[in-house]
Amino acid sequence: MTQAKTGLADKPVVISCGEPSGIGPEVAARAWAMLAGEVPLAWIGDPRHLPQDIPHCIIDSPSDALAAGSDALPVLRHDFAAGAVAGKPDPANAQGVIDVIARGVDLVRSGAASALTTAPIHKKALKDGAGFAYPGHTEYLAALAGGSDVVMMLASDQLRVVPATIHIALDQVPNVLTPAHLRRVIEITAAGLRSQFGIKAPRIAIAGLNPHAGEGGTMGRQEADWMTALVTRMQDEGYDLSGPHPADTMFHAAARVRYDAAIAMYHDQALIPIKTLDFDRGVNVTLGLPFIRTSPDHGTAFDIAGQGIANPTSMVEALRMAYRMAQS
Ligand SMILES: NC(=O)c1ccc[n+]([C@@H]2O[C@H](COP(=O)([O-])OP(=O)(O)OC[C@H]3O[C@@H](n4cnc5c(N)ncnc54)[C@H](O)[C@@H]3O)[C@@H](O)[C@H]2O)c1
Ligand SMILES: N[C@H](C(=O)O)[C@H](O)COP(=O)(O)O
Repeated sequence: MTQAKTGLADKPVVISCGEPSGIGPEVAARAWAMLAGEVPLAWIGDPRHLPQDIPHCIIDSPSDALAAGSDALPVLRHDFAAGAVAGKPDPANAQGVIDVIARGVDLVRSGAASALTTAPIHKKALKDGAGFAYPGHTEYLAALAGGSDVVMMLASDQLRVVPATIHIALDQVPNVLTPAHLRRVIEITAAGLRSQFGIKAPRIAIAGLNPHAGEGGTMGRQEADWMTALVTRMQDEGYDLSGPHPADTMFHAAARVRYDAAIAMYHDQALIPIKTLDFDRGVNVTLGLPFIRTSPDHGTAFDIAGQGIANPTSMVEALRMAYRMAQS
């Protein structure tokens, strides 16, 4: 980590508001209420977008969050063009959502905040409203960090999983998935497990791309042509790797105890198992950035926004993980 290191543990985690018409503001507010005294935090956004029953106080800098006490949510005010209608993103607010993420990154990189936890964005709303050029936070944060190679990990007590390719169409996966790309994902994952999760000798399981990991080349060639050789080569270099495994049988309970993280080859191969096992407690963490970023594993949930029924647990876990990482 290259961010300013002094006293990170004393600094609050900043939360970017995400899409104001989704559940982001309400889960952040409920998480604050649940974490009072445990995780210092400040929310960046427009106070008009918060639930009306949440007391808040405007602060000028993250350091003021600590003095704000636990009676009101500390807010770093960021005025948006419009209020929010639950479930209906307003194109006029899209640029504000993007700017808040960038402001959060600036605060963390300057050392004013310890970590960034992002509330969910609606990617299409940002593209339509402000021409957002990135398919998600992960890619935007990598660009803000100067083009870092990054990896998306979703983590819970039951499973840590990494999609080797992220927000791309399925028919592009075989083009992007090269030996050099997969090697880099493995390297970043191993480094992140050591530095951010404190696992000294991480065990990583690699999924195949094709059914039955290619069944000896009869159901796809990537495993036989280069994936097995890459795994062997990196084992010889000292990485504790296994695979390529058939993806359909590597996520059951007895298989999961054999590794600290699984690397899957595409988005849904990775995210279906963890969101099925642990949707409420899953945390999205970006590895490879020069600062700490976590996020809940859910999206904007327009279908339930504004009803007060969104479960804040994943946001709570994301804030806890961010703060724990900053302390260590
Ligand atoms: N970190 C992020 O910014 C992030 C993460 C995932 C999805 N997204 C985006 O969110 C948008 C909607 O995605 P989606 O519909 O696929 O997924 P979603 O997670 O928003 O919703 C899927 C289902 O789960 C429910 N759900 C989600 N979170 C919940 C919670 N906290 N409590 C109770 N129920 C909850 C929703 O009501 C919905 O039925 C898309 O634009 C997607 O790209 C953003
Ligand atoms: N792929 C993530 C998921 O489905 O949970 C989600 O889109 C978040 O991605 P970013 O953190 O890059 O926005």
